[in-house]
Amino acid sequence: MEFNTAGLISLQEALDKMRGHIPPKTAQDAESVALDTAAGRVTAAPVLSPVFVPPFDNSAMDGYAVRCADLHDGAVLPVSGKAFAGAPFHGEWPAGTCIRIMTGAPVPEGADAVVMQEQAEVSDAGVRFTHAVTSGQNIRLTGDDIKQGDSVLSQGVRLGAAELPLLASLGVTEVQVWKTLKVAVFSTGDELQPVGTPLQEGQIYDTNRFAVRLMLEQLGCTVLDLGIIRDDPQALRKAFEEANAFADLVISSGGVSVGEADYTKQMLDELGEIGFWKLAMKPGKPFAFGKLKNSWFCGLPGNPVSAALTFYQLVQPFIAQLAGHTAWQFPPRLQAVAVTPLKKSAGRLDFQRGIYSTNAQGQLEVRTTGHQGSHVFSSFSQANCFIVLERDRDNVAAGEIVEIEPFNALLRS
Ligand SMILES: Nc1nc2c(c(=O)[nH]1)N[C@H]1C(S)=C(S)[C@@H](COP(=O)(O)OP(=O)(O)OC[C@H]3O[C@@H](n4cnc5c(N)ncnc54)[C@H](O)[C@@H]3O)O[C@H]1N2
Ligand code: MOO
Repeated sequence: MEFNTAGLISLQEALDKMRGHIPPKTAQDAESVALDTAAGRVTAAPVLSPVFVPPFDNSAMDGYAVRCADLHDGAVLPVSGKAFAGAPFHGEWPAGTCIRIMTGAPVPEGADAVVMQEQAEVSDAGVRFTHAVTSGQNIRLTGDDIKQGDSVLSQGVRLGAAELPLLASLGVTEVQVWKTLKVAVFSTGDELQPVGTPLQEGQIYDTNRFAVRLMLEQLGCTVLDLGIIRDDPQALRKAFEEANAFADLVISSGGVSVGEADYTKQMLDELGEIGFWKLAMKPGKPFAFGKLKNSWFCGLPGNPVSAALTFYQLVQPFIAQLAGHTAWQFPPRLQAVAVTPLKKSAGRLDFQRGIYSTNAQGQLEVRTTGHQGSHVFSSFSQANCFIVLERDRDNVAAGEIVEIEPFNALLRS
C-alpha cells in the first residue's frame, strides 16, 4: 500500500485513497441466507425471477369477463359462472354469455376483456354493458410486471422494505449476499467513563463509542465493542491486536492528535501502516487511516462532533464499498440561502450543522444551529443538514448562497 503522509489532504483525496485500496469481492465473500434473515444484507449477485408476475392473466376489476365478439349493440349477456381470486372458473362457457369475475381472479380462457361492474346493468335476463368495451381492457397479462428470468435486483443492493417483499412475491426463499462486515470499536482516553458510572473530577462520558456503535449497527455491521482503553501504549497495543484478530475494520476514537497521550498514530506505525492522518476539513483534521495486519483501520478524532462527522463523511462510504454496497450513494448537495451569518476562516472544508427549510417562495434556506465547536454534540440533534463551506471560503453573510447536505438515514431519526 502506497500512501502520501505529507501535509493536509482534501476530503475527496482521502476518500479516493481509502476506497481505491479495497480489492474486488470474490465468491468466498458471499453466502446464501434465508429471506427471513436477509434484512439489511447486500446482494452478492443479481436476483433473477424464477416466475412470471403476474403468474396468470387476471382481472384488474370486480365485474364481468366477456368475449368482445358477443357485444353487439343492445346485447344482454346471461351470467354462466363465477371466477374468484383463488377459485378460477373452469365450467362450460356458452357463446353469448359472460362470467362474473372478481379482482385478481384468473381470466377464463377465451375472455378478451373485463368490464367493471359500474359499467353494467344487471336484470333477470342478464347483463347489459353501458360503455364501449375494448379488447384487453382490465386484464393484467401474465408477466406484464416481471418475466421469468428477468433480473429484479442487481448486485450490490441493500435489502430492505422495497426489496424483500418483492422477492417474497416471487417465492424466492434464499438470497446470495455478501458476508456481514466485522468491525471492532474502542475509545481511548483516561478521562472517559461508560454511561452509568459516576464521574470523578476531570472525567466525562464516552460519547463516541456510543455514536459509532449505533451507526455501525445501522450500516449492518457486526460490532465487537472493546470498551474504553486507557492512554497507555501497553493497553492500546493489546486492544489493537485483539481488534485486528476479529475484525475486517478497526475503529478507534481519540489519541490521533499531537498531545503527549496521543498514541494511536504510534500504534498504527508499530502494528501496521499509516495511510494518511491529516485532512483539510473542519471538524476532523486529525483522522488516521491505514492498515493493520488483517484489517483496515480508521482512527477518529476524539472530539465528539469530529468523530461523528468523520465517521459519516469518510467511514460510511468506506464501509459501503467494503460491504459491497455499490448502490450506496453519497448524500446529494443542494443550494440554499443562508439566513444567518456563518463564521468561517479559509483553509479547511467546513461542515457546519444547520437547519434547512423551504420558505414561502419555495426556496431552500438554512440557518446555523449556533455554536459550532467540535465538542458541541447537541448541534447534531438540532440540525437536519450539514452546511458545506468550501475550503477557500471566508465568513458568510446572511443572504449568500451556500451548499447544504441534508442528513441521510444514518443521522436522521
Ligand atoms: N496542538 C494541537 N492540539 C490539537 C490539534 C492540533 O492540531 N494541534 N487538533 C485539535 C483537533 S482539531 C482535534 S479534533 C482534537 C483531536 O484530538 P485527539 O483525537 O487526539 O483526541 P483527544 O485528545 O483524545 O480528545 C479530544 C477531546 O475529545 C474528548 N473525547 C475524546 N474521546 C471522547 C469520547 N469517546 N467521548 C467524548 N469525548 C471524547 C476529549 O476529552 C477531549 O476533550 O485535538 C485538538 N488538539
Ligand atoms: O478538527 Mo477538530 O476535528 O476541529 O475538532
